[in-house]
Amino acid sequence: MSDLPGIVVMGASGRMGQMLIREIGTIKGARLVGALERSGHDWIGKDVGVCMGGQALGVTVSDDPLETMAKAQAVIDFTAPAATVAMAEIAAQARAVHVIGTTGLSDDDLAKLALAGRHATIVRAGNMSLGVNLLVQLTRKVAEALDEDFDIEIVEAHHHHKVDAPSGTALMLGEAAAEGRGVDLEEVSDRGRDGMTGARKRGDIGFHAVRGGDIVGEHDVMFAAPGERIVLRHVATDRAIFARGAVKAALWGQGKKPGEYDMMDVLGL
Ligand SMILES: NC(=O)C1=CN([C@@H]2O[C@H](COP(=O)(O)OP(=O)(O)OC[C@H]3O[C@@H](n4cnc5c(N)ncnc54)[C@H](OP(=O)(O)O)[C@@H]3O)[C@@H](O)[C@H]2O)C=CC1
Ligand SMILES: O=C(O)C1=N[C@H](C(=O)O)C[C@H](O)C1
Repeated sequence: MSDLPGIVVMGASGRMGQMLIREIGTIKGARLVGALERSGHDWIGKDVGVCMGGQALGVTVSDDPLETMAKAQAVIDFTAPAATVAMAEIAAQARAVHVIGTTGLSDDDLAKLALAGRHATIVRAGNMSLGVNLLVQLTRKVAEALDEDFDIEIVEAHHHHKVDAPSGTALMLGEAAAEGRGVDLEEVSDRGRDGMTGARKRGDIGFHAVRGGDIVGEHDVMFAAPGERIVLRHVATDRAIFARGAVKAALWGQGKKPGEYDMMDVLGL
């Protein structure tokens, strides 16, 4: 029996689920001990490595989170809001670190996660990459330095399967810009203009979502003033950056007090 923290991957057949399983196999200090999918999924009862078209990994895909979590120290969850909220309670019971990459969470979902965070160690971020978390810090700094002569617009682009907009990353960037300016994002957010919108309101933060093809994830934060423009940009070309960040978070969370943490905590930014 190994002492390495055992990690369960939820949503094992998904784009991120498969990437996580591959990455865990390459990271020293982590081992895959479980793979979850929803009941009725084709992969249930089969070896996850074989389902992914490779060698057997000795991990059978299960639809029983309680049983699977009993042998785990962490669960990495890039699924859907309802599944993530349900897992929060199970992870708390299992005293396992719950790493959440799922986006599109409602205020109600977030309130439920906050409750779970009283008893469980949760690490949640709309983007687990080092580059984006640095971009968030830069955005806060630039917004702090500039006044409202600079209009802030956030433009994100993702693949055509993505179901939520604006992206979790765009919202993180918007929050950082609002914090830098000392305003409440809810009061200044202007999402996806269409039709006779009237002139742009000074101080607003605009959000725009592009969806197409296989774009992994691109984010621009534009500060546009009369006569000049600053654009901060992150381009993801490989989902492995998110998976590596999530595994890092699962390992970092071992032994941490219950509470809600994010990638800034993990990366020490
Ligand atoms: N924070 C970050 O760094 C990143 C976040 N994301 C976010 O991660 C999420 C997933 O993205 P992606 O992998 O592209 O999406 P996919 O649709 O490819 O994968 C989601 C997976 O979760 C599964 N799932 C849904 N409900 C359950 C459940 N109750 N139990 C077990 N599995 C379940 C789905 O199964 P089924 O197909 O049967 O529904 C599917 O396999 C999104 O919210 C996305 O925005 C993505 C990349 C980076
Ligand atoms: O759905 C995706 O693919 C991604 N989702 C995250 C988001 O909503 O920001 C992170 C990344 O951009 C990929």
